Amino acid sequence: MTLTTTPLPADLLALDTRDPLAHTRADFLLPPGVIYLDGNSLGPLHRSVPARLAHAAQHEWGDQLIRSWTGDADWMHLPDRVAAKLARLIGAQPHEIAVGDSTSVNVFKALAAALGIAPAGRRVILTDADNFPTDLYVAQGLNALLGGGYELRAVPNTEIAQHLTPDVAVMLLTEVDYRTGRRLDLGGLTAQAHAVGSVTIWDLAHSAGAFPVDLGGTGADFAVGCGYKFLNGGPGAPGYLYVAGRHLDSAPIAIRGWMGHADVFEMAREFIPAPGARRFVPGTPQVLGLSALDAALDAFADVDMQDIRAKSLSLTSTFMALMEPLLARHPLELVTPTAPDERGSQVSYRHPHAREVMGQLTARGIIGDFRTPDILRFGFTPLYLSHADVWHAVQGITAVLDGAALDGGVA
Ligand SMILES: Cc1ncc(COP(=O)(O)O)c(C=O)c1O
Ligand SMILES: Nc1c(O)cccc1C(=O)C[C@H](N)C(=O)O
Repeated sequence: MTLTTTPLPADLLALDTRDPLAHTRADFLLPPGVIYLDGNSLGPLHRSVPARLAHAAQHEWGDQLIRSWTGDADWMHLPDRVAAKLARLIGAQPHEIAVGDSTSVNVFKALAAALGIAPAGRRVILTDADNFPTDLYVAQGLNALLGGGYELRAVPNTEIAQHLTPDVAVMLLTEVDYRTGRRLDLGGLTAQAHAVGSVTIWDLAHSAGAFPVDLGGTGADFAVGCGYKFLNGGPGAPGYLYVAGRHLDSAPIAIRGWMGHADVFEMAREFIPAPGARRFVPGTPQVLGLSALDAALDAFADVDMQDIRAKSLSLTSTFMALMEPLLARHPLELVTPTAPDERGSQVSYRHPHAREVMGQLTARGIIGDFRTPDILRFGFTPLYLSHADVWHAVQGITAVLDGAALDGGVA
């Protein structure tokens, strides 16, 4: 990547100098010459992960073989240990979290459970028309499986509140929109949903690890999320399902498996659920993926999530301010809300040649995302990004947008 020679403004240097999270950058193995603005899609490699994976493969698997399920490695309880680390980040109790499976599978488990405890006779699943595709597809598929008797009411995310009517069985929302970065009011919408008797499911894919989440305090019923984005668990890292403690005994378990049984090796014919949300982990835990996630979560051990949020807002507002002059001379449109409460940890713009722009940025080592149809998406992760990174990224974006190739028009 070509770094600009324009000096870093003193105010940005000052922000980095007094950054309480500056030390955590050294914990991530980022390649030189890269400004990584895509940790909201795949978090980078945490320093502790390679050794942990090597230990899990060579010692726990290679040497200890099957003994690791119950021996020192205690693979059997690895999902529970990861749940304990995750709990603080999302305002949950460890026993309310089932770690394992993809987020998509967890959406299925959550929706089946939520429909099972919703008031009888309700037939509406309320969601965001622009929700991440997997959430929409799972709802469509589960509805088909249940005989098609539900209406999937998909409305703009700015109109959720007015569609929360007493026929809504379940409200299925993603807190932060993956395209625009708009953050919904999790607490407020949960309260409104409860006021009309609806059950809530929150997809925290772009929330957990990016800012504090308080599932317990807001009274949310169910939640799901990814392990490989802001939690840095690595490609294909296990996701998780949150079930509020008050629902554990009544929420139906759609995928019952032997690993969710109270006594796994009893091999009983009857399913007796394990205590806590562990009952929602149906099959054999994904040990290698869980090991990486377990190690990566230590990045948050000594970090105050309020510091993460404060720095995230500082990084995103700095980025928006530095980008502002470009909006006057390029067909760029900011689609992320400027109000701090209404955005997550990403900033997105529409541009008619967004795909080509992101291709050129990536070639310069400024890695963000293109999302259909015309979105340039930049994710900001406070654990390893600085205001200097933001400055250099905007210099690179300026060079690409002002460059002849795009000015000439890209098909
Ligand atoms: C909001 C949201 N939900 C779910 C997913 C997908 O989860 P998975 O592919 O792990 O099932 C993603 C991203 O891939 C996402 O952004
Ligand atoms: N999960 C992904 C994958 O397996 C490959 C490429 C990208 C992803 C993503 O995470 C996409 C992401 N959910 C998004 O917000 O766009």
